[in-house]
Amino acid sequence: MYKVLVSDPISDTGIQALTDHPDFLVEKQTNLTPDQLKSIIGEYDALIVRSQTTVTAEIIQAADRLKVIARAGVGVDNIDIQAATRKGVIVVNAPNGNTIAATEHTLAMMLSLARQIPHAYISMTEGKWDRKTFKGVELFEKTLGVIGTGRIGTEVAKRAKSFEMNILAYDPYLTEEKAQKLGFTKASLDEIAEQADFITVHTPLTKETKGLIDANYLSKTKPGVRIVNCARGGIIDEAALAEAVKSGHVAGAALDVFEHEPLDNETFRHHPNIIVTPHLGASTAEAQEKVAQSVSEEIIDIFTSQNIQHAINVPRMSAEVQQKMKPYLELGDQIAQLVIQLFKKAPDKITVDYYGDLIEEDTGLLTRTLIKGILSYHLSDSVNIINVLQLLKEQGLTYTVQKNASRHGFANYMSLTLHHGSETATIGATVLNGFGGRIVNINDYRIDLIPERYMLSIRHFDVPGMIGRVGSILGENGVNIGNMQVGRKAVGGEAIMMLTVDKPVDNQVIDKLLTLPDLEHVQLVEIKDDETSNHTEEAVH
Ligand SMILES: NC(=O)C1=CN([C@@H]2O[C@H](COP(=O)(O)OP(=O)(O)OC[C@H]3O[C@@H](n4cnc5c(N)ncnc54)[C@H](O)[C@@H]3O)[C@@H](O)[C@H]2O)C=CC1
Ligand SMILES: O=C(O)C(=O)COP(=O)(O)O
Repeated sequence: MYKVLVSDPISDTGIQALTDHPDFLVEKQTNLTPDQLKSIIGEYDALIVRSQTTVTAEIIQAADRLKVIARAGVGVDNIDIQAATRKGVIVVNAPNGNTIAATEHTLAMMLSLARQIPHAYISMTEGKWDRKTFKGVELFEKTLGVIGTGRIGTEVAKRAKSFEMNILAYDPYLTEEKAQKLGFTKASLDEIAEQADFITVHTPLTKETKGLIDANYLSKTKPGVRIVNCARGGIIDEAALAEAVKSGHVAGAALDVFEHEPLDNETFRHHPNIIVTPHLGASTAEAQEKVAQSVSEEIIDIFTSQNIQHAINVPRMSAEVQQKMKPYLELGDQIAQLVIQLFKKAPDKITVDYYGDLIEEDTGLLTRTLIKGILSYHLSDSVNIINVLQLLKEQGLTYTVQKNASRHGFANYMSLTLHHGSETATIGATVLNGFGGRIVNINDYRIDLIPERYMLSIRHFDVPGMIGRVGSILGENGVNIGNMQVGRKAVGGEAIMMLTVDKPVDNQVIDKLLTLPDLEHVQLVEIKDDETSNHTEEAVH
């Protein structure tokens, strides 16, 4: 039974799939203090939040069972993603469910600002009939600057066009083609400042967007501009905005989100040209049901079928690609475990090479799987595909990935090399269509081996009778050989023998093998088929 904690208010109908599921126990505890959350989080496998709960590194550190933090909404700036990644916790969000709600709220705010509807309403509640104070402006033929044309920014701009507004759009990822297709004009931030009558921001809050609209930017805006923020508090510098509204340079601002929530800025609450709502962008019945449904399905998928749809800290793969990559992920895990055991030393560098068909594929997850197989030899269970690159960095190791146009003699080929100073160990492997994974190269010895759980690696000289003598010793000691492969570079020279065996081989048997003349080295290798490597195979799509 997996325990799920819901720490912010979410839709009961939306999470029904989770509450009705026999494998999950859902507990709702809202309004927890950070200390309360920290003291109970250790009991839970998954945590569902909205924007109210701040999931700090300290809370994540205390979350020993936690596998998933699910954000029933878009913004994940209330979650310490780095800490989650380090701890191996998957962070997912529900990016599509509240787009329309936030879009419509933005337009409602823009119209309310243009026509001062909230203030007119307040004056009516005070018994007045004031038709002079509340003269507004029209949106018709005005210029709207949209900063951030992702899901919400795009939908806002599309609807603003129906008011016959001119759209100036800025987003580092906005292409000329998309702008043209949607009837927007691609513009720089400065062009928006110079020309826009209304500016609306729709970016996430990041290091880059914090204070994007600051005193300097505001000083460049057109006098009389109106500004809307239904994205995140902090994208607009609140003190600078308050100053600019006070001076009259900015005619008005409509804000749904704030640097500190709940809002503690009295100027914003009471200024005649500023309208505020308490972070209501996503608060529609429809959006709340959709985001709750999305995170519920995601959590069920992660725990039951290991599919992840909207992970923030795991590489994404479509279901189709995931299916296609499955044999490579399995083989990658096996060769990584093999190479680290053969190398024995801690590597200071890892090189991954992909050839043939693999260069066309998204190999991000495969690379993580290879590195995980290496790191888990020393770090065991603490490493998974989510935290692997971070742990690698913390260990001071570097890795390089090369995609090579040649085929290396196979339709697809991957090679993994560990370096320690000038010493190296390399394993090369391929997936044969319909026949599964094969190890085809160990330190430049050509072989053809189906990896198995227990394998014996033997280094010897290529002399007559060696195979028979090794076989006899193993047979006399009850060790059944599944497969035997010999690789040599030159007749009579050094050679390797790789054997798959049905069970672990005792040290006494290994000592007996070592008494054979011309036999240099024997090593038993175990490839673990652990839960995390299974997870790796299917984790992402
Ligand atoms: N008020 C509310 O209740 C709600 C607020 N939001 C917030 O709205 C914002 C937008 O959400 P979505 O459109 O769903 O996200 P999205 O990820 O689809 O779009 C964000 C866009 O911002 C762009 N961007 C990133 N850095 C930028 C920069 N420096 N300058 C210009 N553009 C930049 C990205 O390229 C992307 O296109 C997020 O901050 C989200 O948290 C979302 C839903 C409800
Ligand atoms: O989805 C988002 O980014 C939001 O800001 C919505 O926040 P909420 O879920 O209403 O606390």
